[in-house]
Amino acid sequence: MQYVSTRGGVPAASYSEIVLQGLARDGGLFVPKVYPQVSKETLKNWRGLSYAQLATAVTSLFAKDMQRSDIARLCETTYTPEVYCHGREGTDFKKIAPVVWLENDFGILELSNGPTLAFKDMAMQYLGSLFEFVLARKETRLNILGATSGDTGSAAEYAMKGREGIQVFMLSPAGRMSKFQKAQMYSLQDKNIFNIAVQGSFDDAQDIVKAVSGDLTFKTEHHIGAVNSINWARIAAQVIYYFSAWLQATESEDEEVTFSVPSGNFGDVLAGWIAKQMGLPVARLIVATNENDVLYEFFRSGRYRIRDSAHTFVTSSPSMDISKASNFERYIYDITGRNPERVVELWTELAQKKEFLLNAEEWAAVKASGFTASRSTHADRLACIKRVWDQYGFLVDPHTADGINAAVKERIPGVKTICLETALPAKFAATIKEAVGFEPPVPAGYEDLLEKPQKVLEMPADAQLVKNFLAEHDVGK
Ligand SMILES: Cc1ncc(COP(=O)(O)O)c(C=O)c1O
Ligand SMILES: N[C@@H](CCOP(=O)(O)O)C(=O)O
Repeated sequence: MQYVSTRGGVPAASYSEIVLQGLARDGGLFVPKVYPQVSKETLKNWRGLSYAQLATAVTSLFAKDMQRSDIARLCETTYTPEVYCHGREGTDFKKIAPVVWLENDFGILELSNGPTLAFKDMAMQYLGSLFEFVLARKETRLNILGATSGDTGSAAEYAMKGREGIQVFMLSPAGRMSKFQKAQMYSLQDKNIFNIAVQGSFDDAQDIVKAVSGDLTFKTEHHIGAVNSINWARIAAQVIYYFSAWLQATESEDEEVTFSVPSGNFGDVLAGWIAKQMGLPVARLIVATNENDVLYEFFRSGRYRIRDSAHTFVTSSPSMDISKASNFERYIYDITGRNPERVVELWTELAQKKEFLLNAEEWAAVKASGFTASRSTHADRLACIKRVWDQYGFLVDPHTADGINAAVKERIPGVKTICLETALPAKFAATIKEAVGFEPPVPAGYEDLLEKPQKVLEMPADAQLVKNFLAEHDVGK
């Protein structure tokens, strides 16, 4: 299996090569040259596999240059009930990512039982082991430069802390995350972890990551790698739980399932799209946004109109406060018939005019792709958290609430619908209290998190300043 860039400007590369590169050197994103296919027969054979076995089977389709036994070892040590045991009392942690049915045909896919209480742990714990494995084989090191709106940062830091040959430089938007999210990251005192709060939004931080990665001399000299979903390994690891959820939801290989996905950087729902491209029977993918509704607007109109940080609102589902969705480029690559010249044309237009409009043929392809979208406001979010608590005794976080809200509006009657849970309520105590009148339970081990000393450096959103800091702290030079 070879990988190509959405912008067509780099030679095809293998899984192990692109894992360390993150962003392609032409500024595009790596995608498989051809999506691997999973037949109905294979789906049938996958019934009854443990999560780790399923992860091995799916990852083996993407990582053709790795031995299956190595993949199996990484998956068996990553996807254990000991790692994914931080969720609600009574959860079946052995399933790793269980579907909890609130109604016969409506379920929540629990993805937030990992060490940082968000779905990012599902891929990031695996990535930690994978990086160490690949780095050891190549006898090299990695300076990870990442951007977070609240959850990728802590997931990456927990997965990479203390690992040989890896340093993490994580950019977070100053003042735009919950208290719990800040404390999770900034309380880490490990020598290989550097937290930088940039004065701007997540998009500003992500732009810096792309600008630094775009300086190819600097990238090579300092071995810059990525943990954001621009790194294909993240997406591939997220594809696994769509298969797992579908296997839990169905008894026949012909049954389709709808997924509703709280969305920001478009990585999570893109993984669902990839699963569908591979042959998973998916009826509909619902993109749930908050008040930062760039993706909602696109799926309603065909116009992709990004916004600057002054027009990116601080909301009560803060991890989705994103107005430039990186992974959207991978979806548009498919929509254009996998045409890199057209992707370059559209992204050049986007850089100049801050928007593009698809042509009629492309818009028809979007309409046929099975996506719909819905947006939620603060009031919708609060009402949804309260209703789900009152009706089912199940407490959801504000992002998952946006997903449920969207599912209610956009689901197909009679088709089983699963909403992806993207974080635990404990991370967003103030909003939960506003919705239901009490604070969410804090999982064991996190009771004193907010009291721990914090270490973070604040700086203007300036790529050169970040480069200077990274160069100064690159121990491997
Ligand atoms: C809690 C939570 N929900 C939803 C999202 C949106 O996911 P994606 O960026 O993959 O669209 C994020 C961030 O990515 C998140 O942290
Ligand atoms: N919501 C994310 C934003 C980054 O997303 P990623 O999937 O590209 O890493 C966060 O919590 O940081």
